[in-house]
Amino acid sequence: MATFFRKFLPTNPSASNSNFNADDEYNMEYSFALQYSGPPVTYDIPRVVPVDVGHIPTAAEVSTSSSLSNLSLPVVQPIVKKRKDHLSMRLPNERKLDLSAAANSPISVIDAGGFDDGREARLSSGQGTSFRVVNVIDDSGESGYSDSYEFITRRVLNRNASSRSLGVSESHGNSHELSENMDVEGVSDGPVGGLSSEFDKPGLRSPILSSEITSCEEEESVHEARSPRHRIPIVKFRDPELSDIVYGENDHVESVVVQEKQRSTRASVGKGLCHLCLKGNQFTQKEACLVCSAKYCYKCVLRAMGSMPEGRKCISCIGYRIDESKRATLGKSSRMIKRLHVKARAKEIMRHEISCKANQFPPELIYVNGRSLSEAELVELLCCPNPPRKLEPIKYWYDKVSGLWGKEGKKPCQIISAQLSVGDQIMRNASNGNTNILVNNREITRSELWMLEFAGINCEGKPHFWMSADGSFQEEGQKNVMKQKLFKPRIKLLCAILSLPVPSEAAHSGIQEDNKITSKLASGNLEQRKPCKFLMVGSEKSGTSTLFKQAKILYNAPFSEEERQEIKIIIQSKLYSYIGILLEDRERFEEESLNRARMKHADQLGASPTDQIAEESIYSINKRLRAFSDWLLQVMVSGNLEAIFPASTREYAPLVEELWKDKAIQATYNRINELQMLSQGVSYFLNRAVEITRADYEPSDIDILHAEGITLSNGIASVEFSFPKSVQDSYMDITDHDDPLKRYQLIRVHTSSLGNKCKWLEMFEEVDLVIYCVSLTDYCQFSYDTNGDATNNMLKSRNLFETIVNHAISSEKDCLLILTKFDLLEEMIEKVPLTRCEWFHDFNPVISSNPNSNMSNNSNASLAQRAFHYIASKFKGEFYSLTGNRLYVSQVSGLEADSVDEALKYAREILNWDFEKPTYNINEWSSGSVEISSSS
Ligand SMILES: Nc1nc2c(ncn2[C@@H]2O[C@H](COP(=O)(O)OP(=O)(O)OP(=O)(O)O)[C@@H](O)[C@H]2O)c(=O)[nH]1
Ligand SMILES: [Mg+2]
Repeated sequence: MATFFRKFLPTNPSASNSNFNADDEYNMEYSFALQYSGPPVTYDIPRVVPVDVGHIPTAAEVSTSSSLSNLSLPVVQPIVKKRKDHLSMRLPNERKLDLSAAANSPISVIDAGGFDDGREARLSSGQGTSFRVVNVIDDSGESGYSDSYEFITRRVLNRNASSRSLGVSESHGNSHELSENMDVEGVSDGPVGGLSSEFDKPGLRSPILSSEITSCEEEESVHEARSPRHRIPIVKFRDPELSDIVYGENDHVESVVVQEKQRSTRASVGKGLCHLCLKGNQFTQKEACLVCSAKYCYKCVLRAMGSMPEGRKCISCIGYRIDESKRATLGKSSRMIKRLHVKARAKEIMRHEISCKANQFPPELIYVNGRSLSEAELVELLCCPNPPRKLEPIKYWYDKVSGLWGKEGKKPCQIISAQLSVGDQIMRNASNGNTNILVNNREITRSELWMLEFAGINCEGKPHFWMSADGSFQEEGQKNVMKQKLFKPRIKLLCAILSLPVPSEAAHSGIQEDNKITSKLASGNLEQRKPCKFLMVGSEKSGTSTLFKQAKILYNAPFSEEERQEIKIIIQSKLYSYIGILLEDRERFEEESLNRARMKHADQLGASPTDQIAEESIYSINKRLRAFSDWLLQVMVSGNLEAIFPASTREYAPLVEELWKDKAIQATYNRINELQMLSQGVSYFLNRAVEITRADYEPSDIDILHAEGITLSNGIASVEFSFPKSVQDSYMDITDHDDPLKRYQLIRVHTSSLGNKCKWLEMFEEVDLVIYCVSLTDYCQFSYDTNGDATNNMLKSRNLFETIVNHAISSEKDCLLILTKFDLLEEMIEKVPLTRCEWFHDFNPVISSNPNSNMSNNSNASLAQRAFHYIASKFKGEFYSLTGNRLYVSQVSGLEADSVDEALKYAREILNWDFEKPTYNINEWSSGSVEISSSS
């Protein structure tokens, strides 16, 4: 066909040009026109109304005196390899104008000022540039064509001069000349019929509505829809009425414009399609504009966003404020940006995205102590040595004396530089405290009160304090200054857990804190250093401390010497507890067994049970061991173990080892499910009793893992870490929003520290994710109350789970259920059925004999796997009925590092989904990630 059409072409001088490339010839696109000579048509052919030149608005010249840096001027973009051998103007009523005569003029930028009825024309140069002129076609009749064209041309040429004088970039070098290969297309909102081969297919009709403000993306889409292979990059227009809006001058108008852009963006392009090429689906990766949310595929993003001087914004959105729901993603590079640019460039773009003026909040939207900030105050705030992290357009309070800073109605979140002249005086109720204790005239919150009490500052009698920037305290009217109270490690730990800021010792000792902070700021790390918090809770022996210690080992947060010593004492003392529990239960079992034997004997002989007494059972021990056993049980019952521990216990170690190996104790240990307070792992230490009780024993990491607890108090423990990037992570491109140093804090709280009905949970309101641990072996273990009544441990665990889920701090938070001790479940389930727990009465795994059946995959799963899924679904159902939300579940064998690593990385993923949710809450994950919209 191409060869055939080529015969009809006028001789093309450019073809003889030495620059003419043979390939170009084959890439030429052709259009031809035929005079219609068929029978009369039954429908109305749209008429072209003549243009009234006097009423065509003229484009306003951009004033060179205005602040040009704030203007987003339309920029010409190139088209890819496109040639036209004649200049024509296609019109709605099937006419075509030859415009070749007037095509020798250079243009670079035109302004569509005043055209608002949606008509447009496209001018494209065969040299690789196209232009669009809005509303050049008059729809009153045929007579207006040449007038219109003259008008366009005149305007184009005039405009070009002024645009150039403004220094508008001739963005694509050689392409700003309008050669004789220029093409002018008219696009109408009516049906476009006729002569052009490109337009006479059904469905290729322009849908532009005359009253809409058309964004460049929308218009591009329309053009693309009309002729997908004929896509022309277009001149980007900015509405002339808005071209004077400089950032910050007219917020209302700007927000209207942004809303309009977003609306038109949404309306014009199908879901999942790229806004430029209109290709793709909801699964293709796209990058979204921070202003109008238009999304672009990998191929189009650079053309749509250009050099990204303000980060990820369409060129036409540069200078506009970002959509506030996307603020959380500012500076967080996407996979697409990383694929498109080298690392340094991607970082630079992200830096611009965070720091450019257009993307900041305007000062008047930020309130401090009840008053909005002036520009000067905002500058002072941002440029102080220790500025607030992540300012938002909300109300803050600021204690100028101490530098404490927080959101209005909330506890302090940071200590910024003191004595800044920003905002009014602080108000008593600034942080909504209800303790009657004032610090620098602010009534402090309960968490602050806990912290002060923990630090040993006497708060009896509701005193009022002064606190200075170096952290020293002074009670009003008292001379005594309390220094360094807040610098103890345990206070720092508590503050970290309560999310309270602590004054730095450097500030106290006058070290060059400023320099340190400035350098942190320079590296852009200040905000990112705030860790994400995981709160880990679980019922007794649920494996929380094992997970915690495994995390410390995994993520290189070594145990301090102090911690190792505490764990050594735990291991050594527990050794005696274990043997004590075994001895107690041995006695019980011996008694039961002897009674049974007596009854049996009596039944057989028909005599009274007391006639003949059975002397021994499998649970009986020899005399020597019995004497030791009696003494040890006596010491333990009297609570004197500490008195003989550790020194004198060492000499008994061989006896402990002997006892452990005795058949009676082994028989007792075999009934471990019936032994309260004894975990399966005790054999690990009892086998090595002599070694462990030696004075020079140093627990290895594995010993630490097997040990029960972390600290002697078994209360609250916290560890901060980063996930090291693994090879698999790099392969799957899993990152912490581009920050491998992102910090996480794992806080482990023992149930006994949570108080009645978990009331102390409120101390952890700022955690990001709740991790609830349940031991999978709980289903066959029981606890006994003082009356001897047994409760299944799984039911106990479920009750605690319900209490925690119903607690206020859990609302709005994701929850990850970690089912621990999977390795033990595998052993246990072979011996004791899952239905031992009444909650699991309907566990009835179906075993398929047909390997090809749908169940085959499932039936390949081990019994333990199926039990795990069943238990998980039970908890999920419970969670859903309580919250209406989804519970995430992970399976763990706490002694296996990989398994814990996986579970904690899963927790990280859940948080990441959460961060991305607000930005793309319409069923999507994130910009730069795969869309998962379910609608098609
Ligand atoms: N085999 C095996 N043992 C585990 C696992 N998780 C924990 N344990 C052992 O079970 C015992 C109790 O686990 P902990 O981690 O101390 O449980 P906890 O939640 O801290 O319970 P409390 O002692 O009540 O605080 C320890 O001896 C651990 O070594 C596991 O996944 N597999
Ligand atoms: Mg423990």
